[in-house]
Amino acid sequence: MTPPGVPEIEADWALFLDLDGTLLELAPTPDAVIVPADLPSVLACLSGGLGGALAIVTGRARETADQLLAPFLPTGGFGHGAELRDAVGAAVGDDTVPAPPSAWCDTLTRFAATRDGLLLERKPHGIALHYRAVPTQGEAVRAAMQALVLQAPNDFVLLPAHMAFEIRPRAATKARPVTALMAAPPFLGRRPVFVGDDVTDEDGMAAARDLGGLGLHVGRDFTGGPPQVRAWLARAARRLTQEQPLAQS
Ligand SMILES: O=P(O)(O)OC[C@H]1O[C@H](O[C@H]2O[C@H](CO)[C@@H](O)[C@H](O)[C@H]2O)[C@H](O)[C@@H](O)[C@@H]1O
Repeated sequence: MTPPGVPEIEADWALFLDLDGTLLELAPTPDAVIVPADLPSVLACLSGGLGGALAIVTGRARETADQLLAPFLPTGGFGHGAELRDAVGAAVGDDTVPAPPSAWCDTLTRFAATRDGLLLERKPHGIALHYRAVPTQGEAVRAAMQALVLQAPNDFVLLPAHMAFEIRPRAATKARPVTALMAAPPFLGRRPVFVGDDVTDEDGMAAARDLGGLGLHVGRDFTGGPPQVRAWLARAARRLTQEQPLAQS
């Protein structure tokens, strides 16, 4: 069932979908997420029904998102918007966004090595330090990462995440892929709808609303969490592909 207040997906929408916490249930570690076997084909089918206007917008590195969703190769924004892939499959403008200094990774690697249960995740344009296994370390993680960000506050920000803190470039937000993709076909002229669950997704939702669209929240709107989002997408994939006019012979 579609939850009250959530519209059915329309053929003239452009869909922007967060990954962790929206399409996938949260797991104890980043590698432990379970991707339902039919999710890549549902996304591919729905993308077809939307004329290709479906994007994944995630904090995951592009390479990781590709591995998780294979064989579906997503258009979208990765690394919280630091890495983009356009609708023809080309990487766009990654070199305009800085990467954290490697010395910061070294510092955080040493910091994590002295505390059991912390997990460091390096990405092309960011660093995540996960404390899900040791919640009592959250404040220490925040302080260690904040001290690094304060060395270059114009270039980087500290992002609170689910049982993690992340350093990301200030220029990379989830609004970036929304505005970039909406400027060109097949997204141009459609109604943008962003679905997400986390603080970082609020930028994407705001960008979609600014362009006349919608921001839908997993928790407030989709109270049933990722399974409810996936069921909504699967129903639309079936409906929109059945509604496609037959090609003229
Ligand atoms: O933008 P998203 O697609 O929501 O990605 C946000 C971050 O998700 C991952 O971390 C989170 O999910 C993990 C798996 O469920 C969980 O173990 C972790 O505690 C969460 O913080 C990912 O590892 C990050 O790189 C993403 O930025």
